[in-house]
Amino acid sequence: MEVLQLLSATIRFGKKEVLKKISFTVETGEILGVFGRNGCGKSTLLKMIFGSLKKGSVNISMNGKTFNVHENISSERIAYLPQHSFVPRNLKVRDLIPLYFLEEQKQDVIFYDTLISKITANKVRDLSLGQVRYLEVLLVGNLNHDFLMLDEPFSMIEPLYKIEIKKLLNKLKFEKGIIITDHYYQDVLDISSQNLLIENGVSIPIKGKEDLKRLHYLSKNSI
Ligand SMILES: Nc1ncnc2c1ncn2[C@@H]1O[C@H](COP(=O)(O)OP(=O)(O)OP(=O)(O)O)[C@@H](O)[C@H]1O
Repeated sequence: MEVLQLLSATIRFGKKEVLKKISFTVETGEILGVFGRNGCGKSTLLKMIFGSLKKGSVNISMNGKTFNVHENISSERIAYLPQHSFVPRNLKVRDLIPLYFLEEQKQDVIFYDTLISKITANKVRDLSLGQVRYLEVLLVGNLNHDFLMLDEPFSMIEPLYKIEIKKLLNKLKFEKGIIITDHYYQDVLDISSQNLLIENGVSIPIKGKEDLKRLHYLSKNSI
């Protein structure tokens, strides 16, 4: 079992202190849901942990040992699905897969996936948003990393593909610890094993929908 612990994260942009007191622990086999209103710093936090945002300060340990986020991309411990689509739109799906995986066995996992095998001859630009996002989660999720962070995997995705992405994440969590943020809160709550909400730069552990209402992320009247 691998354990990723975020001990602290702080960042400010100009006068605005976006993240002040943030912490969590996530293990392989777990899915952590991260909630919070627009602009509270969810994407910023994921980019800091991934190591692509060099500002601010982030303190992480992996299996109890200090982990340098600036070496994460080279050490390949934590994978990251950015908020916006990243696969080149002019390529055919079958030409894209070998760019991510050199080993044939790994390529086959993607090629023979039930939803992907039908669309390998298509160019990415001709796929639906749901197909593209599913493909991206499948690609990033099958890299060798022990942890996977996903920024808005459900946004704008048709319901059928949201179900498929949730099934995929439930499968991937047997080998990985997953951190997921999305305003489609019910989809996150459907699969998460623990959750937190970021408010005024502070992370607050929460249980579910009632806490999201209590902390004013959801309206009191939402069903
Ligand atoms: N590079 C930057 N320069 C200045 N301000 C930034 C930068 N990146 C983020 N911010 C600010 O930091 C705050 C947090 O942004 P972030 O994108 O992390 O929020 P978020 O919680 O992911 O929002 P959303 O739910 O809308 O995706 C926002 O006020 C944003 O404008």
